[in-house]
Amino acid sequence: MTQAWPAHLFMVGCGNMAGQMLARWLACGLDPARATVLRPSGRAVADGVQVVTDYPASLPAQAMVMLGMKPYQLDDVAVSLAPLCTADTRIVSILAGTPVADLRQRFPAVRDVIRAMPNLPVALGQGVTGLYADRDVSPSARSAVDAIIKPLGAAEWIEDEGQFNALTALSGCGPAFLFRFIDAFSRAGEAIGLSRDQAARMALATVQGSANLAAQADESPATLADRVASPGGMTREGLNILDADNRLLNLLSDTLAAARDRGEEIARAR
Ligand SMILES: NC(=O)C1=CN([C@@H]2O[C@H](COP(=O)(O)OP(=O)(O)OC[C@H]3O[C@@H](n4cnc5c(N)ncnc54)[C@H](O)[C@@H]3O)[C@@H](O)[C@H]2O)C=CC1
Ligand SMILES: O=C(O)[C@@H]1CCC=N1
Repeated sequence: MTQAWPAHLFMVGCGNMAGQMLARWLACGLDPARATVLRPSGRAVADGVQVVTDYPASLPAQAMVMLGMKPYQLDDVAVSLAPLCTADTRIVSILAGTPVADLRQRFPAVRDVIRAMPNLPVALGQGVTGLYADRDVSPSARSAVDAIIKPLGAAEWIEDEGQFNALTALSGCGPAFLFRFIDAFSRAGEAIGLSRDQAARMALATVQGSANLAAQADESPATLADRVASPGGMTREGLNILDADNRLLNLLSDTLAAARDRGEEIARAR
């Protein structure tokens, strides 16, 4: 099936996250002439993509607007952007902790407002993007968003916006937690006597290979862990440390809960 692209993509902000999304879209065939980026720095993003430092007089017809700046910039952005929006504008927001109701309040002319929460591996087409649309959003807008998210990796729609901060904590923030894990895994290897370089290479390759294996396996990661552990062997001793008093589970639960709660705080601060 051929890839469907929006008539025009207008990106407000194009930093770490939105920049990776755009790079992947361009690599997958988005015509750069159909994308405009608004960023205060005016720095180029990619060949053929127009970068502007101020809002145009109007948006192209049927524009998909992606809000990719920081959540706290929403008020400033809305003042300039809302007057340009019409009933055929679609808004996709990747702003953490920013409910659809807040967006609707600031962009009253827009019916199709969708929340998306991507993560950094979208750059490789191996990301996870959480998605939420309320009942007012048209089926065609949902399909258009599905189509543009597909080249980025997995798409996970949720029905209840109340879960959006949990979803963000798990997959949006998740790469940071896993990068931290890889770093700690490597430093732990160093602590038991391996050289820094070798520990770093081995930690990363072990995580990568294990994730690929888990993704292809018929068994759950919990079962796979037990398969590595020979009775009375070395792995079991290590797992016993992770499992004692649910140490790892509790650590990760606390980590995700803290990230989720920050999302709730951001929303309350509006
Ligand atoms: N970094 C990540 O892994 C993820 C970030 N997000 C969301 O993406 C958004 C951006 O985060 P990052 O890319 O990490 O930040 P960033 O700081 O790298 O990018 C922000 C972008 O907004 C632009 N900008 C600044 N002021 C602006 C204004 N007044 N109007 C328009 N554009 C403006 C900047 O030039 C920059 O291009 C946030 O809302 C965040 O919640 C979502 C998922 C993952
Ligand atoms: O840290 C943040 O707020 C954003 C949300 C997901 C990843 N980065």
